[in-house]
Amino acid sequence: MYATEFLDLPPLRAAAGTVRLPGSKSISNRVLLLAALSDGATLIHDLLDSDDTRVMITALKQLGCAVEPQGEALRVTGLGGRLAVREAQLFLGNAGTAMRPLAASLALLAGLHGGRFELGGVPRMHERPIGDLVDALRQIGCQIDYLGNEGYPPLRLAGGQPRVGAPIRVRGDVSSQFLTALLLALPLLSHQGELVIEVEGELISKPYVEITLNLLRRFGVEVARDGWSRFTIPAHSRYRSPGDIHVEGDASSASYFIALGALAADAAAPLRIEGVGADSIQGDIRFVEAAEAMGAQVRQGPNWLEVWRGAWPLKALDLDCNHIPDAAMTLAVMALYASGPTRLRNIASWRVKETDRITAMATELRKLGAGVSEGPDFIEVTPPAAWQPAAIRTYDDHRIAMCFSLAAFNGLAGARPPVPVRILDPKCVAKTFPDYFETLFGVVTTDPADIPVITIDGPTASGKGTLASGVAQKLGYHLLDSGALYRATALAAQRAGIPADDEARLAALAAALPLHFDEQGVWLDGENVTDALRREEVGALASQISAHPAVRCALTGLQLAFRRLPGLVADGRDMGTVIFPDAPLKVFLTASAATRAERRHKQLISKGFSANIDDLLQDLEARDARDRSRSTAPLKPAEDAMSLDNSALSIEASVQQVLDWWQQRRPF
Ligand SMILES: Nc1ncnc2c1ncn2[C@@H]1O[C@H](COP(=O)(O)OP(=O)(O)OP(=O)(O)O)[C@@H](O)[C@H]1O
Ligand SMILES: Nc1ccn([C@@H]2O[C@H](COP(=O)(O)O)[C@@H](O)[C@H]2O)c(=O)n1
Repeated sequence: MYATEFLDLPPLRAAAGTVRLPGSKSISNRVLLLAALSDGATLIHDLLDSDDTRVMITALKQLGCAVEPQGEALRVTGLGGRLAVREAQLFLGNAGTAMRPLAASLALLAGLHGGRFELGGVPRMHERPIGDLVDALRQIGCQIDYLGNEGYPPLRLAGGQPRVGAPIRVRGDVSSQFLTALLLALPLLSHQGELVIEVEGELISKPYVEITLNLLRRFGVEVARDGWSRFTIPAHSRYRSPGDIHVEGDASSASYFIALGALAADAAAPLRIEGVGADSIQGDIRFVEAAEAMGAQVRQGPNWLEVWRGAWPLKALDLDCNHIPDAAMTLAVMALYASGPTRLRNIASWRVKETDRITAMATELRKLGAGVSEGPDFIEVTPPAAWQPAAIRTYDDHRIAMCFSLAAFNGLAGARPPVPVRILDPKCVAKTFPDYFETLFGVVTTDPADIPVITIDGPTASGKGTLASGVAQKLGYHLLDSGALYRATALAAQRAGIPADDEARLAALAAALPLHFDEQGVWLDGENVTDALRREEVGALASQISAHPAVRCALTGLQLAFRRLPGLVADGRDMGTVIFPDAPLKVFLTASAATRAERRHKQLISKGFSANIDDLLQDLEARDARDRSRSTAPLKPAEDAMSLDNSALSIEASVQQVLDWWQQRRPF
C-alpha cells in the first residue's frame, strides 16, 4: 500500500493483463455479522482484508466472538443470537457497513439480554446520518441514546424492551443501509412472532438490499418481500451457518478496471477481471451495462469479465444511477473521455457517503479542466477542452482515489502534452482495496520516458544510498542502488576466481548474474548477499571492474529495467550522465573526504566489520580517483545536475532538499 503523502501518476497509455479482485466489502461485512449471529462455525473464503472489514472483525472479537484464520480462510464461531460480553465500546472507523447493522443487532441484544454498548467512529462517521434507523428501532422498544449530535453516531445502546408489534416503518430514500441493518438484525426478535418492515419513500440502492436478502437466505432466513415497500421476517427465523461461504470479488472495485479496459485495452489483448461476472449477486455488476453504453466491449463468464475499447471517444450518457451509486463515480471520470456532456442522475445518496461525493467529484473534476454542473441529486460532466495537471484531493474516500487514477490516461483523449495526475493521501484506498495502485500498475503501461526518474550520483560514502532511499520512500518510487550491481559482479568474480583485468569473462558474468532484489535485500544465486556486498574489498574490486566498458554495457539493460511505474530514484556514479540522461531531476551529492571516511567507518563498525579510519580515507580517495578518471562513464556531475554538499546536513534535511527541488519541477 502507498502510505505516502501523495502518489504521482505519470501519463498512462495502455492496459492489458489480468486483475484478481479483492472480496466485496458489502458481502464481507454482512457475512461476518451473520456468521457471528449464527449458531456454529462459518468458514469464510476470500474475505476482503481492508479497513472496513478489520473494524468489523475487531468489533466482533470485542463482543466475544472467536474469529481465527484457518488456512487462507477465516473461521468465525457464532454467538447463536446471544451475548458473550455485556459491555463494550466499539470503534467502527468510517465503515457504514459495520455501524448500521451492528447498531441494530446490538440494540436488540442489549434489550433482550441486558447490555450496554457504545458505538462510534472517525469524525466523518459522526456526520453520517443514522436517525432513521434509530427511529425504526425505537418503534419496537429499543433504548438508544445519541452521545453527540441528535441523529448521528456516536450511540449508546442500553436497556429497553424490544417487542414485536405493529409494522416497523423505516425511510428508504436516504440510505438503503437502514433497511439492510433491520433485515439483518430483526430475526433476533422473531421468536416473539412475525416481523414486518414497511419502507417509507422510494427505496434507493435496491441491489444492496438484494445482497442482504440473498445472504440472509444463505444463513437460513427467508424474508418475504412485497415489491420494495414491505418485508416480512417469518416467526421463529433462525440464523444457520452455511458451513463454508465464498465472498465474490467486489463489483464496485471492478468498475475501475472495466473502465480501464474501455479506455485503454485492445481487442487482441482485453483486460481480464477475475472474481465477478454474470453470476454476481452485487448490484454494481450492472456497471457493465453503463460502461457498454459508453462504448466498452465486454465478454463475461460466471465470475470473470474481459473488457476492451469499443467506441472512441466514449459515448456521452444520461443515466439514472440509483441502482449503481458507488460504481457511478467511475462513470463521472469516464465522462472525461466522452464525446459530450454526461449526466448522472438520482445520486442524492452520494451526499451522505464517506464525504459529500457530488461536491467532491465536481471540485476535483474541475481541477482537470472539465466543465461540471451539479445539483442536489445529479452531476453533469463536460470533457476538458484543455487538460490540466491536478493534485486530486481524496477526502478520505477510497472511491475518489481509485476512480481519479483513470484521469492519467488523458494522453489518449488528446491532451498535449499528456499531464500527470497527483492523488493525495493514496492510502485511503485501504478502506476496500489496499493494493489498488499496485494492481493498477501491474496491468498498465506507458512510455518509459514518461516514468519519472530522480538520479543521485556522487563519490563513495557521500550518502547517496541513504538519500535515495529516503526520497523513494516519500514518493512511493522504486529504488535502484546501481553500485550493488557492480559489487555483486565483483563478489561473483571473486568467488569464480576471475581476475579483475579479464574484461570479456567479467562482462559475460555480469550479463548472466542470477541477481534478485526484495525487501530483505540483494540475493545472488539464492543467497542473501546484502552484507557481503558492503565489504570494503568488494567495493574496491567493484571500482576496478566497473572501469571495463563491456562490464558497464552488460549491466545497462538491468538498470534500465528498474524504470517502472510510478517512478524511480537511482543512485550511483553515472545515473544522470549515462543511464538516465533524460531524468527530470539530477543530484550530485558530495561531502568532504574526511566526513565520508568517518561515516563509512561508523557504518562498517555498526555492521560488525573491523575498519581503520585512515585506511578508509585512503581507499575511498583512491576509489574516487579511479571512478573519476576512467574513460567510460566517469564519475562527474551531469551538466544539469543540482549540487548538494551534505557534510553539515542531516539525512532528513538532505531528503527534504531533494523533495523541494522535485516539487519545483512538478506541475501541480
Ligand atoms: N547527511 C548525513 N549525515 C550523516 N550521516 C549520513 C548522512 N548521509 C548518509 N549518512 C551515513 O553515511 C553512511 C554512508 O551512506 P551511504 O551508504 O548512503 O553512502 P553511499 O554514497 O550510498 O555509499 P556508496 O558509495 O558505498 O554507495 C551511512 O552510514 C549513512 O547513514
Ligand atoms: N553507477 C555506478 C555505481 C557504482 N559504480 C562502481 O561500483 C563501485 C561500488 O559502488 P558503491 O556505490 O556501492 O560504492 C563504485 O566505486 C564504482 O566504481 C559505478 O561505476 N557506477
